[in-house]
Amino acid sequence: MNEELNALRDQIDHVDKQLVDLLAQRLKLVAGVGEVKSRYGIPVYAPEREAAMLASRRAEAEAAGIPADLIEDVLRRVMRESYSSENDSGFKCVKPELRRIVVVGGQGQLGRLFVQMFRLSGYQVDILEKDDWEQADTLLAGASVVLVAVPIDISCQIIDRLTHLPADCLLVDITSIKQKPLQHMLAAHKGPVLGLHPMFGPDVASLAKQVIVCCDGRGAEQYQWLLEQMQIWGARLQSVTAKEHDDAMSFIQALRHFTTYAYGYHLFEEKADIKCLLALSSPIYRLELAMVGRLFAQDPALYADIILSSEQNLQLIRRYHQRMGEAIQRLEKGDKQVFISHFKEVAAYFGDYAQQFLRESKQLLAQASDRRHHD
Ligand SMILES: NC(=O)C1=CN([C@@H]2O[C@H](COP(=O)(O)OP(=O)(O)OC[C@H]3O[C@@H](n4cnc5c(N)ncnc54)[C@H](O)[C@@H]3O)[C@@H](O)[C@H]2O)C=CC1
Ligand SMILES: O=C(O)C(=O)Cc1ccc(O)cc1
Repeated sequence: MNEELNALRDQIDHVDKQLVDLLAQRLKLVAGVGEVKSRYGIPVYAPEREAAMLASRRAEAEAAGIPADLIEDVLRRVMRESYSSENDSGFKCVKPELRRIVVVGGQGQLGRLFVQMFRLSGYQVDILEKDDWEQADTLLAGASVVLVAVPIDISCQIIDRLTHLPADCLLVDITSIKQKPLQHMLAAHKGPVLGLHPMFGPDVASLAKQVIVCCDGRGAEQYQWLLEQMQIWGARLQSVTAKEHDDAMSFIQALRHFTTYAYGYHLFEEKADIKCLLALSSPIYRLELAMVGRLFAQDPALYADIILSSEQNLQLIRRYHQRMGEAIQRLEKGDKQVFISHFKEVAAYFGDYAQQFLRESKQLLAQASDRRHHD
């Protein structure tokens, strides 16, 4: 029996080695694509090409009697690799005649990422860090773009100092909140102004498919090139007003991070044994622990600033707290039917999204358990 198994395993190893060779060939071709895209300024992420390619491979997989989802999973993972390797060939420079870009806070986590992306696109970038303000006048006088990437709690103060920029200079920030910094930018500078919020942390391997929220300040025609440049990096731009942004971020960031923090705090107070929880976890709980633990691996000041950035955030969190209390009261009545009918009301609010999220999470969980190690 062992011999039979070994023979089959040898054949599998042989096929897997061929897979390695095929992947090596594919990545080599992708490097060529990256080079051509960079020369012509074609965006890293091409949604139609991706969708068309996946549809063809799915059909071929089905014809070959293998699950269509299998080839889609494999190809998506391979494409992710390709996206990050496309960074290596640099990017087309949309506005080569630009003078200099100054990134204030350019040594920080997000600032550094933007400095790198601009340099990969052929721009001259200067960094203005906290001890560089003596040279600020000289640096800023020659700037075509000033991008503010300092901590949230000093963002507006720093913007207030940018009152002597060249008239045609583009003033941009990447602060996680948008209304206040945008108001300060419009007050400090008479030229073009744009508020950005990258919806990702510094650990992304590529900007392909990453969302960047854009809030118009003024002079859209003068920053159009930057939007184009970020699309070439593969980013998905979402244009909204600063208020729409901040309202959504109360949920996406303030409430989310607060509840994550509160959950971690609760585990700590309960002296929960993380090792044991991990060993016994269901896939969804493992993801939950990953999400919670991830927060505590990051900068507390960033999350404090995000949560504390508006009274509106605190009010939303208080209402959440209150609703938890109401939910507990319903539970304490011990009436299962009350819980079920309330649950159904909420389910109706989610509507078709509930099914969509079930499908999406199934994929995520399958991937998470592929990676599961012995704890
Ligand atoms: N870290 C993240 O995941 C994200 C951060 N952001 C935003 O990016 C901005 C920067 O955040 P991080 O990069 O995380 O912070 P960070 O603390 O890593 O970087 C901030 C940089 O600003 C510099 N700095 C401090 N005071 C300064 C001053 N007076 N003049 C010039 N530079 C000064 C610091 O030395 C540091 O290099 C924040 O507004 C944040 O909301 C946006 C999206 C994601
Ligand atoms: O990576 C994470 O966990 C984040 O939450 C990243 C992040 C942090 C701050 C932002 O304004 C936007 C994204």
